[in-house]
Amino acid sequence: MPATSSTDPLQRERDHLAASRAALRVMREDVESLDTTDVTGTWVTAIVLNKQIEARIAALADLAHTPLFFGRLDYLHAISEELAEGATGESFYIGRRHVHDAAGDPMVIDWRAPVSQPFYRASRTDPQDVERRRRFGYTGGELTAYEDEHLTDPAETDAASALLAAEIEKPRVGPMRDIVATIQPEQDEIVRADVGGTVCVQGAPGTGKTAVGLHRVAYLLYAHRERLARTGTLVIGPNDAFLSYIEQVLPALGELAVAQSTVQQLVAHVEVRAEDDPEAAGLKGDARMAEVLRRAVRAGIALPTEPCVVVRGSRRWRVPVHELTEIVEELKARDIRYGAAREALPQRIAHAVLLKMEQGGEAPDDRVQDAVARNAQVKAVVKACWPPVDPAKLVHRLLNEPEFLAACADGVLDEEEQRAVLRTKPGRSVRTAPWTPADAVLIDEATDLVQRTASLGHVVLDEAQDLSPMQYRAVGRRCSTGSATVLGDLAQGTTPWATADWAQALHHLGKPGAHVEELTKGFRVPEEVIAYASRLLPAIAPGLAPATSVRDAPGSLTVDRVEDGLDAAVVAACREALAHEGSTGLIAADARIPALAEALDAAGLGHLTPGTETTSKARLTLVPASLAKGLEYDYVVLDEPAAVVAGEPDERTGLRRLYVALTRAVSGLKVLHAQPLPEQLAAVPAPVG
Ligand SMILES: Nc1ncnc2c1ncn2[C@@H]1O[C@H](COP(=O)(O)OP(=O)(O)OP(=O)(O)O)[C@@H](O)[C@H]1O
Repeated sequence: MPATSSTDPLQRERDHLAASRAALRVMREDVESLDTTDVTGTWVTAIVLNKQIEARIAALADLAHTPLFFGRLDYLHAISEELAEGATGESFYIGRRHVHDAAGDPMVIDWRAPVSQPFYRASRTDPQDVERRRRFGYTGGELTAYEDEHLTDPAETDAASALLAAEIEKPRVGPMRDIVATIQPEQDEIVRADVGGTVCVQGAPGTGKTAVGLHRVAYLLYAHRERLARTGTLVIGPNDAFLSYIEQVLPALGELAVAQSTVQQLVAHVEVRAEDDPEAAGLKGDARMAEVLRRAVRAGIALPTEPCVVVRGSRRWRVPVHELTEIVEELKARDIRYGAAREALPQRIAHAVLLKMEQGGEAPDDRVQDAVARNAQVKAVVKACWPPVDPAKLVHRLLNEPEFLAACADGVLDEEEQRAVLRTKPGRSVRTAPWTPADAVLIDEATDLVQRTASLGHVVLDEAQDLSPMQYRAVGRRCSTGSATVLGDLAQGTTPWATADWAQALHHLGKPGAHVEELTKGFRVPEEVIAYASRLLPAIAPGLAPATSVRDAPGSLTVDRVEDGLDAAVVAACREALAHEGSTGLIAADARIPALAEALDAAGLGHLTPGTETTSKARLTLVPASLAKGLEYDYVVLDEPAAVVAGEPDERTGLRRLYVALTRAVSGLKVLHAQPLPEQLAAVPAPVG
């Protein structure tokens, strides 16, 4: 660490910050000045190299609002170099990324390095050899404060960290931020869990599931960079608005190569242009459909009825029906993909021909076998016995032809269920068929039955509770040889097929042994608000413990009955909320959105839609309840809870939707209603004891 002349401890830290920023600038300039014109190799290599350089330059950006380091650890004993990115000594600055000086000596250590871990986990009861933990406070990019904990000093007692509280309270404008400076011990356990295992996190609203999932990918990329760069990583979220809300977290942590997608985008084999009714959607998402599809894919397999005769030169070679049957039966019994078996079949027949050639005194080699496999007679047998399968056509047929569905679903779906799955208006072509989201998942399953889906190294699945079993399977095949982080909250499930217990979900995902962790400490929602929302828990998720909140903000909840002029009251509440710093979300039943948009417009209050970034100028978002999941606002105005509940097909789903809407606020929630509140919300639970 560079020497500094000041004796003022704060100034010394500032000097180190200035020196680190200068060093980062030099690192960036070094990369920028790399000349690739001399690099021999193809133009492809040059393009790849330039891309890598560009990514590295972007990763080395010095972002004014994300301080280079946020903590410092002073150990009692020197740490070995391998644990500290080559640094030696007892004292280390912890930051978002590694920074070294011109001599290559580290000035800031990456938060993911082993030496940084005690910053998140060390405590008075388990100091992990840390003598002092220092947290830094910044104002507008300037280092302005620090806070120390002397973990081995018996005279010092635990005090709540003001810097930590300030960081959590910071008004939210713009996209989601990273939490590297303040990851909590129980969160860190998940972030740093071994890459080999799948972790499932059940967590109440605002407990940091999304944050933890994103930091976990960043951690895994650090710890297993090469392997995961090769296999790839993916974050799955519920919709585009959510994905754009979280998209800047990983780049801010220097990770630019993580793909993001919704489940629907993953399975976009056809153009979706229709919706199923809930019953059909539920059945199509049921895991039993996997068996129906397995049978459908294999329905075309037929045993041979004629021998295969191959003519080569002046000789004819004949594979009799019983031998062909044996080959087909053997392939049927093997646990390989339909397409792989289809590729193996001509080779097997050719092999049988070759054996006959050898018996006939010839000495054919591998090239002969390949040529025989391509012979027209052999191809004809393959076509008849193991016809090609087009997954979309197959599913189209299944949904259109009652007899075909009946044959494939025999003993799996009863007659009524089959009727529900069938299209009401059959007969259109694959291209123009009224495909639904659930159909696309069926096609994905069929595609995988024909040809194995490539697996990524790690997949983070957020808001998992809304997935159907067939959707879990679709995600599962994308991490079949990798691992997953599954994040969700059973109380926030708003699909008819929402997950009822995690063991089932993990079974469908293909990770039955995965660990389930629970997070209950809430960072977003103030105590009063979470307590109010938790009144719904007995009705929507009886087994779940209510979340606690790390933040007590008296006065953060108001519930007002409006006798007359709800829209005007809502507009006034938005105006009032906007008088505070930070973002405001007006959440309402989807059906109420047009009327409220009009009221806001008439009042001259500009408003955004979810997924559009809030800025210091545009801070009001009008949020349909169906899109509120995963999002958060400093202030929330919630319009007419009864309408939010009524917007869903059944009461439990409606109350769950309301629970989501009630748990989006960081600083204040104002509920306005003209209709009576749902009784579960109005009821004040009897005092305990
Ligand atoms: N350790 C932490 N330090 C500071 N802020 C945190 C911490 N953990 C979570 N937060 C903040 O709390 C808020 C909620 O986090 P997040 O969105 O990850 O929760 P969630 O469990 O996914 O919520 P939901 O179930 O509602 O989607 C975010 O603003 C996040 O940055």
